[in-house]
Amino acid sequence: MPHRPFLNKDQVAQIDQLEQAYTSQDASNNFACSGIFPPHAVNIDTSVTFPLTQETAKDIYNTGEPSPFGRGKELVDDQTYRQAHELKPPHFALTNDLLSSCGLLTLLARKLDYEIPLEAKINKLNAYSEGGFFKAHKDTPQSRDHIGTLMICLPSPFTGGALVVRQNGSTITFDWGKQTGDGSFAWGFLYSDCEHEVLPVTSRTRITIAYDIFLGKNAADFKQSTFDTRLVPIIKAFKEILKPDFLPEGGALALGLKHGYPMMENEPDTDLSRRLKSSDAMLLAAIKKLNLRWGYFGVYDYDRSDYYGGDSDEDDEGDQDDPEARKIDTTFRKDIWIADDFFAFEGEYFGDGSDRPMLERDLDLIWVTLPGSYAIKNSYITYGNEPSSATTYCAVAIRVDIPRAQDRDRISKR
Ligand SMILES: O=C(O)CCC(=O)C(=O)O
Ligand SMILES: [Fe+2]
Repeated sequence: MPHRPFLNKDQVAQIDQLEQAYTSQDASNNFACSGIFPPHAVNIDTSVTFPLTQETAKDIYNTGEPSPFGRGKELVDDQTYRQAHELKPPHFALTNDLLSSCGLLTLLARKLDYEIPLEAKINKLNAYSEGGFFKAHKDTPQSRDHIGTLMICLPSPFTGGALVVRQNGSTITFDWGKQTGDGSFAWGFLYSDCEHEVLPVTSRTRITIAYDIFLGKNAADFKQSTFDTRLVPIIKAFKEILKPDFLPEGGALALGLKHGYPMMENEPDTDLSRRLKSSDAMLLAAIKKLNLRWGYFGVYDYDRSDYYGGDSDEDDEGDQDDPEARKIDTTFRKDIWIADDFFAFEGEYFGDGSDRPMLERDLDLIWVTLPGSYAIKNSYITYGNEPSSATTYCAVAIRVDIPRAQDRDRISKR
């Protein structure tokens, strides 16, 4: 019962190199970015003057209500998790469109490498007084096209309250208290599958406006028109594994995407590629350039304990932790998981039943080899709450078909 063809050490190293080639695209910490607009760059005409005085900021705080946050399907008010007030439309409105007045959406699309316009929907105004905070969380995806959250920090003097964003072991901190005291507007964007938190405000009042950022509707027009030189190392790494001695009989390789993606329950998604973020988009662009056949599937774990060899409380038929498989599979490492029944849907559906666990993330690399067998490296698959509302983030893998050795000429000549 081999779960997959045994890869030798060199082949594992080649795969690691490929992984390295595309994940290094994220080394620039593309998951979050920020900037500042000096007061004159934001062309709004309001009855309030910026920077806000402490009195005005406090007034805004007092007008708001304690903010609940999404936990599972529910909104809960838990002061140990979040101490802040919020105002949601229609309880507040901006007389002018802050975003278009400074061209931020255009700038953001360019910075994130989207060749399609982005759209913003105002979500709420957050106000934190001294001692206010918001512990680590992820924002609930509002739809499949929801890619991130944009925060604008209104100019007002405050200290503390840094927004800390984490993704795949990297951290980015936005400390706007230091930047907005002179009347400047600070902004920060994060992919909404990133964990983030607001550290306690140490003095005065911090006010942010949160927007949900979506891919624009004409996203289908997206074309990878120019050759991006960042693809070179990824294509090179692919060509190494396309040499004849790697899976000579052909097979499939599945690469876990680095970012999480909202998946609608029980609703086909035919076009994941336009939604890919950062290094994930690079990976697919390289696969397309090489003219390899590809597909994708979402992954979640039915019974995590199996994979750690622990006791299973249900569905105990899995042989994922088969000691025999470990023994004979020389490439087995602690961080490679092997599974036969690991995936939930292939290209189309998320979920197939009512009581499924939620996959938070995050698989780094998967080999899909023989039909029905999977090995997963560096997977962190957690049970969370039931997917909140209609959507959840899902770990997704791109499946790349590796042709038989004799059929690879058409690829390597490219
Ligand atoms: O106020 C901030 O900077 C972050 C707020 C936030 O994370 C949220 O509203 O989900
Ligand atoms: Fe958030």
